[in-house]
Amino acid sequence: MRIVKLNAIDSTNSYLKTLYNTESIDDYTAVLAENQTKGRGQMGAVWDSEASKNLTFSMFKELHDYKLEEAFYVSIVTSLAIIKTLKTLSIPKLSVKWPNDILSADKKICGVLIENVIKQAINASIIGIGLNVNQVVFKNLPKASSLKLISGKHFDIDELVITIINNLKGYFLLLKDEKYDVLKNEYESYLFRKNKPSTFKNAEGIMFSGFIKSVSNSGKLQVLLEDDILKEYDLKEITLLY
Ligand SMILES: O=C(O)CCCC[C@@H]1SC[C@@H]2NC(=O)N[C@@H]21
Repeated sequence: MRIVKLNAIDSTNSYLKTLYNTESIDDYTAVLAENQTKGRGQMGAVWDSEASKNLTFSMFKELHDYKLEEAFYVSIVTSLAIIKTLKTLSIPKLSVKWPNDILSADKKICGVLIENVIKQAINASIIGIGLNVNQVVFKNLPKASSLKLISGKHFDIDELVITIINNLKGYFLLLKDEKYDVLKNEYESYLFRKNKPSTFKNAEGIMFSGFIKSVSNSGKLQVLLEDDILKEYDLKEITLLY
């Protein structure tokens, strides 16, 4: 297992992408930074993380040996590997807020940014994971938390990264064996607000209500609206408010 450790970098996802463009890298190669100066989140957001307190890393995985029709399974595998890791640490009330925010007791403790790259006709994913570990102050982020805030314990970041990578290896094996149903069922068992009345906002800012039912194979959120209409949404079309 190759883990590149950096003191400071703009973004581990960007660094790993450059590494992949300049040399050949093996599956599960990871880049870990103590401090990210321009951490990137989903939908162009910024990922802020206190230096040396949290886990900010990216891992490389080629996808050529999978009969993979749907890139969303990389997201499923990643969410499940993080949840498995956190369960062994007895972090309570874990859920996945679609597509891949990991929550404990409804607070966000981990974000994931997956970027797909291609070289010599081989698809690969750069899987970026930001896990709040030992940070205890989250200014202006009332919905954020950390392993320390939840459990009162301090965690070793180097141990965590190894456990997450090992769990990712296990779940990627299931994906290689085409256990799509097993993976999707496990993912949906953690889906935040599944079957609960929820309020959403669409791209035009209009609020509406419905029940989260499941995710499609392509990763769209399936919501049961009034009049029993089941509609699918992608990330740009919908925000879950509560
Ligand atoms: O919830 C999100 O919006 C996704 C956050 C992803 C943050 C991680 S930290 C490591 C990797 N490098 C980045 O620049 N982003 C991801």
